[in-house]
Amino acid sequence: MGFKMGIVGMPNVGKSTLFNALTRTAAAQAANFPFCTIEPNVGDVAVPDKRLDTLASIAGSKQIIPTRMTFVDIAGLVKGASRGEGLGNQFLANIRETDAIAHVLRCFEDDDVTHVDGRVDPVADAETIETELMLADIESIEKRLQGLTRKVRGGDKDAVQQERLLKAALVALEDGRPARMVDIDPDDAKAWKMLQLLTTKPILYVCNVDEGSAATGNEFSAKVAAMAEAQGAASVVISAAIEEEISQLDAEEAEVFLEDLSLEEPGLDRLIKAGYELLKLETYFTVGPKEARAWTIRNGTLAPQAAGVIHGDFERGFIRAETIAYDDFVTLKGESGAKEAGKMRVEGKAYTVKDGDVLHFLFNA
Ligand SMILES: Nc1ncnc2c1ncn2[C@@H]1O[C@H](COP(=O)(O)OP(=O)(O)OP(=O)(O)O)[C@@H](O)[C@H]1O
Ligand SMILES: [Mg+2]
Repeated sequence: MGFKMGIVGMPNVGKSTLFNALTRTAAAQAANFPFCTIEPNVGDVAVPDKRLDTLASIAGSKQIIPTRMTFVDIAGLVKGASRGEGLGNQFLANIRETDAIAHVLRCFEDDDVTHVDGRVDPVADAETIETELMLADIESIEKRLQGLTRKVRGGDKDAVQQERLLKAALVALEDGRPARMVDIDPDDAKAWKMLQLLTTKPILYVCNVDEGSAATGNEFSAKVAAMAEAQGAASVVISAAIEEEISQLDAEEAEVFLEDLSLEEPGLDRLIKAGYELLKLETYFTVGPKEARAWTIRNGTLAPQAAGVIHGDFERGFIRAETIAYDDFVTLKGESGAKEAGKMRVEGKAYTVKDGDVLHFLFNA
């Protein structure tokens, strides 16, 4: 399956710079002019997790394979995008396909880097983008409601449900509130998600600050943090320019560089972790002499579906999962130690996998 974050924001705020740092490539053209990016850039990023290294060293695994998350660098949005301004609707479709939004906000002053509105005001920028996303949702809802009328009249149950949910979203949007503010009954959750409304996607605000503010943030990022908190959204402070430099260094050089900047870890690691949290994702591990590997699931996933992330056959033929909690695996120095101490549990189909579980699946081929 794989989870996807869309990198969204005004033109020329540093989205592609961030994408390149994340993917350790120069795949996306990043340059000082608005609408530099047109076609979306897609890249897979390893999710940093120190636990995986610990497990691998205990088990003597030859290979370490982190779990991955996909980032999509999308064209800059401007006021009027929902009516086709700038690059218009075409890239709103790129956002529709993502699970969450990393909204990059310009929080640095630099007279040499153009701001499309000629000023640095991340909170106003955030509102501009949110408004465009809301307008785009309204337009798509109105179209969809029209398309549904015949089916609804015919009594089609799914259509009736969709219509009810679309109308609930429309009420909020026309009132100036994003669709994520609508309370949704758990029974409707799946259908609600299937609507793929832009303003139901969870948001992580990424404050792109100047190099000197990477460790501390600045007045702009403080305003964004306050806004995010009021919305119940998440925010991180990062300097895309620095991250791009770090991503080109080897591990040792990067360590020294981070220390110089009084940063504990690369901003990217914080960003990826924040994205992971935003999507309510968890990690379980498979560990053996050949490889130690991390796998991503949504929290609350049952053992068979967790197995299905590795292979569909594991889910279909699921028998049981031998389970060792991460802490037990580490304290008891591996599988045999955990087994002897009675810390290896045999779990069945109803088991909810926990973050950090070390799992071994048994299944009928
Ligand atoms: N933290 C920062 N400090 C100073 N300059 C920065 C910072 N982050 C990015 N820049 C510069 O801003 C310019 C625009 O960057 P970039 O191309 O990544 O923006 P973008 O959001 O992808 O733009 P577009 O929407 O046009 O594709 C580049 O010249 C880049 O070097
Ligand atoms: Mg770009």
